[in-house]
Amino acid sequence: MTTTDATDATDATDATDTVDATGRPLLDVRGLSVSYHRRGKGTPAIRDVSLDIRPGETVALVGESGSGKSTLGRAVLGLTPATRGTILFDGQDVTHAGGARRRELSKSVQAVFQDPNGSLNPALTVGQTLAEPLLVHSRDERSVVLERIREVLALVGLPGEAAERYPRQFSGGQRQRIAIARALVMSPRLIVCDEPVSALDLSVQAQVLNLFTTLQRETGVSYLFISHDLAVVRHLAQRIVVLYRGDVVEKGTTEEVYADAQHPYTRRLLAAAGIEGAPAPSAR
Ligand SMILES: Nc1ncnc2c1ncn2[C@@H]1O[C@H](COP(=O)(O)OP(=O)(O)OP(=O)(O)O)[C@@H](O)[C@H]1O
Repeated sequence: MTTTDATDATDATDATDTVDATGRPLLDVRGLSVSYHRRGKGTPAIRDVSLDIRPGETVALVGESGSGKSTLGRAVLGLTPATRGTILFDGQDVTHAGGARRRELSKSVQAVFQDPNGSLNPALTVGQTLAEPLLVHSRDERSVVLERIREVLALVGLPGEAAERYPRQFSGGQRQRIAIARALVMSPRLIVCDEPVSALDLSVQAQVLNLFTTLQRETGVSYLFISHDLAVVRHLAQRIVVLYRGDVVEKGTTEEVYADAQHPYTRRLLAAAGIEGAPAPSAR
């Protein structure tokens, strides 16, 4: 079925077959601004940002360092408070969700960051790391937990024995697979991926990007995929949102953006990524 999101006129041309039965986006960020306060003064990091992600869809958020990508990702994860605007998840306003509601949400919205070491405790075995969220959120029996651990390890292409080992016994790419397994263990509906391959060697990057695609096909998870590199998101994202100094300067389907970028900043990013056919960079 091909349909469009009737609630957001800006996306009316983005035909997709990934919309759920209600036609409602899974994540709907509307007019979001976030400011950081330093010495009593608020400095905006993102201004009036709107984007939506449908079930099973990948939306890439791209821009140079400091453009506000991580700030938006952290706001979606509830780690940084919004100054203005709303964040709807599955139709519910979660902008200022806290306490039990936030804990509930943390099952559905997970994150994978650039440095897998940040999400892996070196003192715990991989199995203990993967069991943690299951034990926090459910009272499953040990056998059910062990089975789920085996399942997610298989999903990310690691053998069951990996559960007995420690993070230091794995390569960087394997550690990122473990971090992805940890994000997957609660069967989330959305994963915020913040530069998840930037720290990996090029050959390993390709494998991990393929893994993200396979996992989406197998589980129907959506991704907000943050990257400074348009080459990385090309084969992964259905739609692209470009941030420049906290403002959205371009939005479109991946094909539109790669074939016919409208904003000079997007064209510069394309050229920086060595994308063939991108028009020469011009002044801002
Ligand atoms: N905790 C913070 N306190 C104050 N300012 C911050 C904080 N985090 C980010 N900023 C500022 O907000 C702006 C956006 O930063 P952000 O990290 O969101 O950008 P980014 O596009 O993700 O860049 P990078 O890829 O380098 O992380 C920058 O000017 C940054 O200095």
